[in-house]
Amino acid sequence: MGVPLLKHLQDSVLSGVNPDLASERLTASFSVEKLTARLDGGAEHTRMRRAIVEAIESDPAFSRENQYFQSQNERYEAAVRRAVHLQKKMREMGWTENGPEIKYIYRWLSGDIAFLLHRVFMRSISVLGSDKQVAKWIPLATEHQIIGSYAQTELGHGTYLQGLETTAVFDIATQEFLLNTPKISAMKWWPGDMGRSATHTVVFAQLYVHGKCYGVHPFIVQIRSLQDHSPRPGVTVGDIGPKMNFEHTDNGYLMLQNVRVPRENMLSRFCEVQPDGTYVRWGSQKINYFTMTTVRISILSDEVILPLMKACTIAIRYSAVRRQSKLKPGEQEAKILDYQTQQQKLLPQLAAAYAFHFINIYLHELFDRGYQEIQGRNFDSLPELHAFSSGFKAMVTQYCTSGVEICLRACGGHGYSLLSGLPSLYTRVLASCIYEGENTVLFLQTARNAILLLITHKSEYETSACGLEYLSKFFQFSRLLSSSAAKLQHLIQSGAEKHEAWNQCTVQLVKAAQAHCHYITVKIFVETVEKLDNKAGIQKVMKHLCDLFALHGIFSNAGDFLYDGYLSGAQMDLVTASYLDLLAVIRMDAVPLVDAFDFTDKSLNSALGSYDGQVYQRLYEWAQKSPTNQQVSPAYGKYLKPLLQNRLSKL
Ligand SMILES: CCCCCCC/C=C/C(=O)SCCNC(=O)CCNC(=O)[C@H](O)C(C)(C)COP(=O)(O)OP(=O)(O)OC[C@H]1O[C@@H](n2cnc3c(N)ncnc32)[C@H](O)[C@@H]1OP(=O)(O)O
Ligand SMILES: Cc1cc2nc3c(=O)[nH]c(=O)nc-3n(C[C@H](O)[C@H](O)[C@H](O)COP(=O)(O)OP(=O)(O)OC[C@H]3O[C@@H](n4cnc5c(N)ncnc54)[C@H](O)[C@@H]3O)c2cc1C
Repeated sequence: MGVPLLKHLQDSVLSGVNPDLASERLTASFSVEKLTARLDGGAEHTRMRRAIVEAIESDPAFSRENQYFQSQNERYEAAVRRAVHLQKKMREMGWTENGPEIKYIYRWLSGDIAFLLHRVFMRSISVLGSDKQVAKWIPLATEHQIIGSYAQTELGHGTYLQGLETTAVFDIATQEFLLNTPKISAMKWWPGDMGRSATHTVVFAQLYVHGKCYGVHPFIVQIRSLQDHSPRPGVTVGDIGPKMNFEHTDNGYLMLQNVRVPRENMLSRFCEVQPDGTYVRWGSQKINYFTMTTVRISILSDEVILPLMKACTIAIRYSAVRRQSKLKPGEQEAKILDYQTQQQKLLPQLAAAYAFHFINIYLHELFDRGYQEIQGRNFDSLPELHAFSSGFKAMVTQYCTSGVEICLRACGGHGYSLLSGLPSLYTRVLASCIYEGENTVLFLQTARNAILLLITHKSEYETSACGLEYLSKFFQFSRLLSSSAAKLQHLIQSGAEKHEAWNQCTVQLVKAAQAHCHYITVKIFVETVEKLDNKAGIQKVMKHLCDLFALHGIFSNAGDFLYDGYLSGAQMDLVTASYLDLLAVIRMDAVPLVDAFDFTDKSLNSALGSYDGQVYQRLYEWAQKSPTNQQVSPAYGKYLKPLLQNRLSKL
């Protein structure tokens, strides 16, 4: 080790950094600061992000210090307090809802602030509301003069939207809609911010005019008084109770009994009921599902990819300071990061975190192009937007959830402690596999789109951005899809009804959709890496991660690639050898690669993942803060003391 490196190590250790972690930062093959800037989109963005993080973290109102010891009610109250304080902070700092700062604010606060569904409420109005409705409701919501929610899911239906039972009947005499949840299964159940916070909500209900059903449409409904927050007449509303996580959000239930709203309250950018009861629609009726499409893309960054980045940071830093067992007899216990199995657990998750960061940029670019067309009432891209948003939401949430769990389990017992931060990340990201569309049904939407194109051989799809232009090239997807299509057609030609034939192909179709999305992710990652400049060693280390992500996909699905000889056994041996060799190479950059995510200790909120690696001291210090260590347990006086004294008397 040269003198400068030795001095850097000494300085780090003197500043309190665990020497096992400090030494990992001496050999980075790239500039961490420059990679951070690349992830942020430039050094100026990094500066702004850091300034906003500093402004938030220096404000005690946003502290998460005792979060792991709080009850559901305490977590909810803290989340509301932060949301209300944020409005004051934004005014003080000159930050605005549409300003460049907002994404950094919610990136830091995500998972700990209330009114996330208030933002989805606003998005629904912005996307589906007429200009007049936007002008009326968005200012009220922006100023928090009303608090919104998004009420679509019912006790009896979440996936099958055509089966929703809430009704909205047009009353031509009063120019109103009469809303009802006619039976218990029609009760709205799950809407976030509804349990205790919301004053208004967008209710999705089956529209009836002159006795005819026009399908599911969105209606703005006031559910609580703006004077005393009491439920409005005909409204029964409350909280659905404890959940696996999401204590920062009060998911609620809602029953409606003859609740009347003005005709103007049906969101009518793309469809409306005129005063004489005439129903008019521009474009697909499925446009009323468009909020979900936008949220499926918008949640990926802060609600899904960020938890994986944080979990990788915690688990890799911990693996650099945790020494356990002897790798080489006679030497000190090894860092667990030096075990090949630990590398094979963690480094593919790190590669995925980088891959999804870049695919997220690509998805937003695709989505923005399609959304502009739709705003101009050109609905041609709607099916493709739906197909790719469904598939990628399902794939990224599934992969990140699995990845966070692997990181948790790779930290042994300390990973299971809430103080590690990993259980909260896991139970939070797990929800993303369910909300905004349960993953299986969304994969099937992607597969359905592909099958329709395959069967109709639509050539124009060959060239589309997320289309099937590689179908003839990309093996795994094309084989799975082609065999499913062939099976589908064979079953139908053999007399099976279409729905039954479809059902019998769905397992393979889900696999095909997963392969399709995985391939696109590899493709985008490769194209992104090719465009990187190699100043500061960034392109080289990103190439390693890209290769590892691709090889991990083949290594983990070897059967599909060996199937019908796409890869020979000898070639699979080469894949395995390259894959394992890469683990050892990337291991040397593992800590600098997570340092580049640039999480502060406060944003990680983890006793295992802090920058200084002083894990044991922090675990013990944080455990002392537990209320259970602040008082004699009541159980002693009531139960233990009598028990022990009873036993004592018999000794
Ligand atoms: C900051 C935010 C923090 C996040 C916190 C969490 C917030 C969570 C909120 C929620 O969970 S809100 C509720 C979310 N619910 C869902 O996502 C419901 C999932 N189900 C569906 O989307 C649909 O039911 C379905 C699974 C897609 C099936 O659709 P449908 O019931 O209509 O039947 P199909 O016959 O399959 O489809 C008919 C037709 O419509 C097309 N289509 C379906 N959905 C869309 C869409 N979103 N956009 C455009 N087109 C759509 C579908 O492709 C079919 O088209 P054709 O093939 O008939 O042309
Ligand atoms: C944390 C959280 C927050 C939420 N927030 C909101 C909110 O703010 N607003 C709101 O409206 N909703 C919200 N939801 C509800 C969420 O959108 C639904 O739970 C989700 O859409 C799944 O529907 P479901 O619960 O009815 O599950 P189901 O659809 O009953 O799914 C159960 C199982 O059935 C399978 N299945 C269902 N249909 C099919 C099919 N056609 N083919 C094959 N398999 C099928 C599924 O794959 C799954 O395995 C939230 C949920 C959670 C967990």
